[in-house]
Amino acid sequence: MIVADGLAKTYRGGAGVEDLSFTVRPGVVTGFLGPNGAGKSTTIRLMLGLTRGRGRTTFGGREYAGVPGPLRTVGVLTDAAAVHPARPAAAHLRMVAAGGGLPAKRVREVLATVGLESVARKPAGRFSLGMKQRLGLATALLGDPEYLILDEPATGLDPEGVRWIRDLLRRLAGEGRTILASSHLLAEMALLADDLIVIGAGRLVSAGPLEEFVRQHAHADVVVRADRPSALLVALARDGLRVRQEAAELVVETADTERVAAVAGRADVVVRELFVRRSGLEDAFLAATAAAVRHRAELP
Ligand SMILES: Nc1ncnc2c1ncn2[C@@H]1O[C@H](COP(=O)(O)OP(=O)(O)OP(=O)(O)O)[C@@H](O)[C@H]1O
Repeated sequence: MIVADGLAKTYRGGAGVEDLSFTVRPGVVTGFLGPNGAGKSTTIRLMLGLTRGRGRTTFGGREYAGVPGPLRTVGVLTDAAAVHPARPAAAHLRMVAAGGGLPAKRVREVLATVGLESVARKPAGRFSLGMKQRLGLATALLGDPEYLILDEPATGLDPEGVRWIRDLLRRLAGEGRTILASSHLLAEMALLADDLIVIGAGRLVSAGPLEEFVRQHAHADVVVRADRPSALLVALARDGLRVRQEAAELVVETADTERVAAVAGRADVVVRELFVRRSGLEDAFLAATAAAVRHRAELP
């Protein structure tokens, strides 16, 4: 279990993160989601003690700075491109392994885990973005750590790469590890995460299972096509429903199809089509972070 408690940092100019507390449970992939500039990287740096600020983060009860053999406990991916461009992947991993007191055989194992064996001798500078991400992940996995903190692990990956990383993270979580992976892309998080921690403008917006987040923030409308839309619009509004016309369709702010059908029946309107339209994660995310974004926009 990772426990972050009261994380806070204010940069000159006012941006930063404010009183963030959350937990990350083992056995699932937890997505750390927020729009660009929300404070994800700042939070991750605070969690690892890489930047000064307030608050405390523990990994199984210990702060990162006090963990014995950090590589064996917490695997970190913060900047996948931060590898010397002339150094081959295997040499980079051997260097990190030696520095962390890890056996050289781990290099072969993690190269296999991320599928980079065939290019292990190629200089990292000639790697594609996707290959660099894989190398970053291999580095994070070297110490076979129980905890993984991954900042934007799917950035720059094509859909196949995102699927690959999803399968890898699922497998690692299935082994009982605790995984926090950040992203500013909703579609990506919808694929990767079981739990979701959402931040907006440096504040916690929500934390919990992804499905619960969608249920709470996404909403459902009844969409209806009828022979006399104007008459139906009036009848629905009289019944107390909020309704708007979009081209030939009426969009009614309710999930209650029976109520809409009953109103249409009483108004003698012939319904041609009637269905529930649910807004997905994208809308949920925008709705949930909108308040925080507004708050930021009001700052001097
Ligand atoms: N060193 C710094 N000095 C001043 N402001 C900073 C510094 N680092 C980050 N910020 C500001 O703090 C806020 C949070 O930045 P951070 O990089 O943590 O966000 P993020 O959620 O990781 O964004 P992204 O998705 O774009 O990577 C932003 O407004 C950013 O401009």
